[in-house]
Amino acid sequence: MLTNFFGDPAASQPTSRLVGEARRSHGFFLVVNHGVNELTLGTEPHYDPTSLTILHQDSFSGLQVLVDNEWYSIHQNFNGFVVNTGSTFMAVSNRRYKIFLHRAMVNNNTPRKSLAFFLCQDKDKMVSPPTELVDYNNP
Ligand SMILES: O=C(O)CCC(=O)C(=O)O
Ligand SMILES: [Fe+2]
Repeated sequence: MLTNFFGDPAASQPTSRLVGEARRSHGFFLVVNHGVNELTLGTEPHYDPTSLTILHQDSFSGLQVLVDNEWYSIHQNFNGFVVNTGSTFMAVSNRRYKIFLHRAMVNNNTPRKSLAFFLCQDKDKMVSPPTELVDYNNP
């Protein structure tokens, strides 16, 4: 399916339609950048509010993560996915899993497509860590 999606535009139409339906019902989104100014950000620096984000990037890796005040590029692998923890996951794990500020960079030479799936809790549900993860040192 991903090969269709990232290949010839005509061949990718049925796949694009399925991705559109999935986006509407499950919260997928797709970012496509063509011919934009090199200073344009694909997405501004942010933390994900999700539990988990599962991301696929095509040939151009624009995803960067901020560690110790420096931006690091995440190597892209067409056959792989980036799994990112979000703030809900940090809350449920009582901060055992951290979240990182990240952004997606684009430039005007290389088209970039990314496909993200956001795993989120129901909006009206409260999340809290299990009691096993709460103690004196981790209140
Ligand atoms: O790759 C993108 O365009 C957005 C990536 C992102 O923000 C994420 O994976 O959480
Ligand atoms: Fe994100």
